[in-house]
Amino acid sequence: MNRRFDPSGPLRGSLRAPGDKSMSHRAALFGAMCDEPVRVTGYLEAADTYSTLNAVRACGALVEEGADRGTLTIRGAGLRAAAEAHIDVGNAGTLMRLAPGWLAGQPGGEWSFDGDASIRRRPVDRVAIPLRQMGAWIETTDDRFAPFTVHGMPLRGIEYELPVASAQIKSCVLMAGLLASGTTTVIESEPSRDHTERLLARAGVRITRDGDRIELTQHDELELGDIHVPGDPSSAAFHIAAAILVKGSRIVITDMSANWTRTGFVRIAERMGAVVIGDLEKPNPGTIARDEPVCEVDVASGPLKGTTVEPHEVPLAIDELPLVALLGCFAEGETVVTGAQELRVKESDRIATVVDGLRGLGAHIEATEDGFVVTGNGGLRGGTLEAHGDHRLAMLGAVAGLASRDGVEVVGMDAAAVSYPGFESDLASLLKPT
Ligand SMILES: O=C(O)C1=C[C@@H](OP(=O)(O)O)[C@@H](O)[C@H](O)C1
Ligand SMILES: C=C(OP(=O)(O)O)C(=O)O
Repeated sequence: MNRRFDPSGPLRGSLRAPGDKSMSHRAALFGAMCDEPVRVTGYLEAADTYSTLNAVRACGALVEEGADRGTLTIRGAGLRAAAEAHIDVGNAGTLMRLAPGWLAGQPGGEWSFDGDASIRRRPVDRVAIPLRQMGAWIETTDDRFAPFTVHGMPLRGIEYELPVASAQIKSCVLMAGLLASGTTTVIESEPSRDHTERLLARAGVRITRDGDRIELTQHDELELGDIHVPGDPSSAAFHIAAAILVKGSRIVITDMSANWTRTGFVRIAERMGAVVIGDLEKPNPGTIARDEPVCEVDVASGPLKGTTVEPHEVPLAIDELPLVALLGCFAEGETVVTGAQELRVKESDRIATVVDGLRGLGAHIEATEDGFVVTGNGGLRGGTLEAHGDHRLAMLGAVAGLASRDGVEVVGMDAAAVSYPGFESDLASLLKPT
């Protein structure tokens, strides 16, 4: 499906972005690991998180969708009692990397995993390696890809230093640690999103953080009660970027996650000169919070200057880096992103697709091995941008179109439904004269 996004007038008004995708995946998985019912509000209704609901149903959980949007009751399968199943993860890397952590420690069970063409290109050895060290039996395709099979085995705790700053690997090892004998320790050299740690702490697990070491011990039963999923800062970031770039804009995003590990994009944009006002969480090293903070952010358009994004900032803004490249096109001077080689193994190779996509619209942008360098040249001309089946690319093209001189035709706009099916109508609501 192709869609055209013409240069627009100012964005005005307020909206709540859809439920956070990372937290929704976790609400479904951890809900399914509980014995008592878990009521979820704000759940993301999108392709990726429907895949997770189907996965937990296949593993024996009962999921009842309430009358209000995003409201669910999950009646779990229990921590050790998942039914054997084939799990179709669709396009969802998070589901593919987290679910094996729950299942690998359930002896006697067998779970097969597969997904779409994009998922078959994304590595799973990153979770299979630590799980095997814990005693798991996992058969992968070509040693590192889906389709793959998890055979449940008794596990033992390990100390694992993450080779890449990835919340998915961290979460998988911690989830496996719940069923493993002894202590499981994950060492992360750079902080990444911490929703798993927060949920585990809330569920009564003895989990601690000491500097970059996160430790937990085997656990019998998770108890979660109610979970509210706030709006997704990664989805909100598209509207925030549009409001920063289109002159005269002023928007408010309500009920957005203020979690420090998720708001790196706002901090980068502010450093570039953007005005984004909100009560964002401050870093809190050494402790694991139980709750997920929520905020309202108020965004106005304004001039930008280039910046350098350092490797330690990358995990805190990983899915928003395509938008940093877009802001860079409108900024004075150079915008450089370093230490972001992980972008190459997302839904598309996001270094290649962002660089080719924006260059086709008139950007001065060069790919590097681990990021890109953009030289601002007064904005973008416009043209055609191919989404390559990647939801973030499709939405990037839309925002680029509004801020461009001649408009942008996005090829494959339907990809947005992976994380944000209502994206076009939400954007349109901000473009109505108020
Ligand atoms: O844990 C998560 O929910 C996610 C972690 C990130 O991936 P990595 O852990 O591979 O960096 C991110 O890109 C993805 O959209 C969601
Ligand atoms: C990389 C992403 O998600 P996942 O890894 O879950 O497919 C994303 O949403 O940008």
